[in-house]
Amino acid sequence: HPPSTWRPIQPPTGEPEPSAKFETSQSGTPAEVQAEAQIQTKGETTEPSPQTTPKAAPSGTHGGAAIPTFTLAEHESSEDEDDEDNLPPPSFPAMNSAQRTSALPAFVAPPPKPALMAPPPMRAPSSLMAPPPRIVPSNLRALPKPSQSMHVPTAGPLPNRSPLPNRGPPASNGSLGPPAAAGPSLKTPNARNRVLLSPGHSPLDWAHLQRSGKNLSGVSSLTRVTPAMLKHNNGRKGKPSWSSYQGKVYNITPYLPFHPGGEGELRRASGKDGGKLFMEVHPWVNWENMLGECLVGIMVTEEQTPADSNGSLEDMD
Ligand code: HEM
Repeated sequence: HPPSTWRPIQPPTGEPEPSAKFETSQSGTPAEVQAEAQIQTKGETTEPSPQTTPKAAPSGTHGGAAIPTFTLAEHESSEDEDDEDNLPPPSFPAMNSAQRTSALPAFVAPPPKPALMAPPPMRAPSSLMAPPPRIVPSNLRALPKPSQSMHVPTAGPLPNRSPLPNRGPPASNGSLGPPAAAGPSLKTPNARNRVLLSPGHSPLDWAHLQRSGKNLSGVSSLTRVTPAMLKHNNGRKGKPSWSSYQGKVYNITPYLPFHPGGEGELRRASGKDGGKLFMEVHPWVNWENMLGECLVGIMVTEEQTPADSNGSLEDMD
């Protein structure tokens, strides 16, 4: 329980002794305090000295002498007038406190609109984001035309590169391919009818062979090839295998073991125009680039070949 509070009340001028008013949470109302004080002061025998505190004594010892009494009644009026005592405890903070005063605008008026901050800029999608690129034919890379020659890089992957060939002995499970004695190529049951090329016959090996400077055409100079000549060089009975493509004749003999589709497939174009077969299987392959060093000459009619010449192009003029 909180301690009792007391407050001295100044007596009127000339009052012999102070009086006290007690307000306790336990002692009850001021009327009860007053009654108690009256009891204590009854029976005083002598005139009270202004300097001493009245003593309480049994009521019968003084023979019924008048015993002065005093009460706190005269203070009750002031007590009643003391409105502050009846006021409820002030709420915190006080209504006139600086704390309330300083915070008053916040309670009274809502915070101002975000006038201190610039409003967010209106988003114009076209100014913040670049439009997606348009897909127009000019942005697309053109596919190489069959007539264009393809540059063969000296390093890195080759166009239309086939899997690396087996360069070592076959593994015990045979997964690395056939032994070297199995021939230049072997048919395999893969989905694209590719063959396992024999060692040393990879596309890269072919690229190296084309740049070796060796004569892969089988002729000393570019030759005028008549249809009869093309048909004659069909690769059989030790004859070279020639094939024409877009008016040019190529000796495909050295390329046979390098052909990813197998020798047998390539031989189907021997002694004739191989363009149709070629385009049916792999139009993306650059014939001229693959067989550039194998160029024999150009196709001419039978009449364009002088009977007294060997068909060399130097003789045409
Ligand atoms: C004479 C010129 C020819 C050249 C230079 C040539 C070259 C090639 C090349 C580079 C590949 C690999 C293709 C790739 O990796 O995507 C290939 C595959 C193949 N070639 Fe040829 N080829 C020729 C003619 C032929 C002919 C005349 C046939 C059939 C009649 C043929 C049938 C195949 C087959 C079946 C494949 C395997 C399947 C494939 O890879 O798509 N090729 N050829």
